[in-house]
Amino acid sequence: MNESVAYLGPRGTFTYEAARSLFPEEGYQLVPCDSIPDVLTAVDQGEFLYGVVPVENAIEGSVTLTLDWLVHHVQVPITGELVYPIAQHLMIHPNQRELPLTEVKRILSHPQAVAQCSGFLREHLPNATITYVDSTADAARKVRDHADESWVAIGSSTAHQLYGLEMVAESIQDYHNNFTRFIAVGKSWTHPHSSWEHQKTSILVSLPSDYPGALHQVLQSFVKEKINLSRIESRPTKKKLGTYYFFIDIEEGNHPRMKKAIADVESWGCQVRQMGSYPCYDYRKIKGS
Ligand SMILES: O=C(O)C(=O)C[C@]1(C(=O)O)C=C[C@@H](O)C=C1
Repeated sequence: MNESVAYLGPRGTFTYEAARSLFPEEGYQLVPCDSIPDVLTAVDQGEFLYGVVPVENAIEGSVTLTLDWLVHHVQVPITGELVYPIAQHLMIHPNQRELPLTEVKRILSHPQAVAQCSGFLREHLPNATITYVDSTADAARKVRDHADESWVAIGSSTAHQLYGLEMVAESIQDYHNNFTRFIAVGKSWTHPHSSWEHQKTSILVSLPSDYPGALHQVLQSFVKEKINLSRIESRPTKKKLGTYYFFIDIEEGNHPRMKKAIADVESWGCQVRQMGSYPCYDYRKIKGS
């Protein structure tokens, strides 16, 4: 049997597109899950070899559900990254194609997608109520299943085709260059593509206590080894107000200088969890490979 890959479904989500690029359907069995926690839990429990989830968007920032679930609920290494272009489209049931935008009653989509289009929605659909659902394709499917409702969905062109909807407006996100970073997770280490652009390492750091310069000391450990960090994101520890974990992305693989820098961070009393060292793929180069 083909190796199985769980993704945030149903078919037609942006995560489905990213998963298809990373794990071509000829060699892998792609299985939709209802939510990001479902994908991560299923991989953690060994039901699937790999999982694909969104982690960060260029307009809206972190997908906090993914970060928090990785920190608090599962122990699954990150094994790959793909940055994928995102065009959000507004679509409606064909029975409602004549409906003026001002008469649309409900907009359905994923919170990330709604946030990426907030300016457009404010301007063109000021009278509609927003209903958040688990994914953009879930929104498209619900619009398909409610032919008599004056609802619209925001989602991908794949969802538009799969669910037989009518296109109302294309690329409605508020900024050009909309990209989402997706990660592959899994406990095994084989890779569907042989060529990648560069490697990254993600770590999670918790400070021993809050004192002036604590975070500065952590960063200094990487400066000393001339290691470039590409992202720092703080998330609440959920144990006490004002205490945080720091997600740090490092633009290098796990080589001796990296090990030295991490050992230095630990010597300050910080706890470091290595989330993974992994290849970063370019969607233009792996498409159809
Ligand atoms: O709902 C989808 O289509 C998804 O794949 C989720 C998701 C996200 O959570 O960021 C992925 C990419 C887009 O940024 C919007 C939504």
